[in-house]
Amino acid sequence: MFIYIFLFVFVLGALGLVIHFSLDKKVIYKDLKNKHVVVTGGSSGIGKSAAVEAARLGAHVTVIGRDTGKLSAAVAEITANCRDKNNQKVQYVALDVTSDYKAIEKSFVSIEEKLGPIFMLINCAGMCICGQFEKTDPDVIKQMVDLNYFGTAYPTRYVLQGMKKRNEGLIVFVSSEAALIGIYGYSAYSAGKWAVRGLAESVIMELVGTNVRLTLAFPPDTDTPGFKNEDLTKPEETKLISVTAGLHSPDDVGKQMIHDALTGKTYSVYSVSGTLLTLLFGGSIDSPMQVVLQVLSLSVVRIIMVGILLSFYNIVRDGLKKKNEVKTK
Ligand SMILES: NC(=O)C1=CN([C@@H]2O[C@H](COP(=O)(O)OP(=O)(O)OC[C@H]3O[C@@H](n4cnc5c(N)ncnc54)[C@H](OP(=O)(O)O)[C@@H]3O)[C@@H](O)[C@H]2O)C=CC1
Ligand SMILES: CCCCCCCCCCCCCCCC(=O)[C@@H](N)CO
Repeated sequence: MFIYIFLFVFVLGALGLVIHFSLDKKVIYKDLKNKHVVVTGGSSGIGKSAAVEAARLGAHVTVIGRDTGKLSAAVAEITANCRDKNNQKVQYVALDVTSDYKAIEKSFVSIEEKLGPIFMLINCAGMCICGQFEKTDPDVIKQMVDLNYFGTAYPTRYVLQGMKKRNEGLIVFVSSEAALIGIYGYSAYSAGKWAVRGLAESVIMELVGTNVRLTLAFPPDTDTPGFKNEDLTKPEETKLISVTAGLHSPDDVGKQMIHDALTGKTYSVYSVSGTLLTLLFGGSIDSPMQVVLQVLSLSVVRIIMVGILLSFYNIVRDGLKKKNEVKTK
């Protein structure tokens, strides 16, 4: 018996050591003084909170969105939060991130001409329209991928070239906890967010040997204008299921997102459910301790997860029962 425990501890220790010596060195930044930070979707919600935090840390900030009214209000709020108002520049650029690559490139070239090379890109523009898949407007199905995937992929394609040349830079992808588990009512939306996750993990491997870093964020429900809007199309089942992850504040999420990126975290996670979901389904290796904890806890967490999943299926079954009762009345 003892020999097995000893062997197990030995193997874990060896694994930890191998990881310790294999991991790329962490690139850690204390602040963003004089760095140019671009936030798509920076005029509202999580993106605006992240832009405010970047301004507090000394960055020059560009926010991107479509509605110039919202953008100029955001610029005023971000400017008010600058650490050194006289030297920091804050601007907005009206751009639809679902545009074709040429338009994105043109806009980003002029963004860099105005405030300098981009040090950090936060891809936060995104939205969710809920519903059962076969009832979803085909145009909406396409929009969910155009905005949530291509809206991240194209700006990233552009900044990666310059960042790799300068051998510095941070990129954040804003995915979702709905990219770790499939949920009733999020069918069209989560596909785009899963795509973002796939792109992130491949690009991270392509960054080996450089000082460019990418952080993949998995927000839970967050109390933003976008969230209020999405609630209008959200089926009862989806509400009952996602309540498991709680409702979070955009300021907490935006702030942590910036700090996780600055400290070189591969994943940025904001809730207990996010911690468990990334533990089960994630692929990142951030530290020896993380992997050791995974090895020790995975089977128990899997059991918990199966219970939770079964309860989600029950929520859907109950919903169906209620709908049938209404029909037969
Ligand atoms: N809130 C939540 O519960 C969660 C949100 N997320 C993700 O976080 C991100 C931010 O969400 P949230 O803060 O709630 O969203 P909001 O709706 O509050 O803000 C969305 C931002 O994106 C911009 N945007 C939308 N479409 C486009 C477009 N085509 N081109 C350029 N900009 C665009 C909006 O400006 P404008 O409309 O003027 O273009 C706005 O600035 C999204 O990617 C979302 O999917 C992930 C998990 C949970
Ligand atoms: C103890 C807990 C165990 C873990 C169980 C898993 C819980 C699953 C909840 C998933 C919630 C999905 C939120 C998606 C938010 C989102 O992307 C939209 N709001 C878009 O704006």
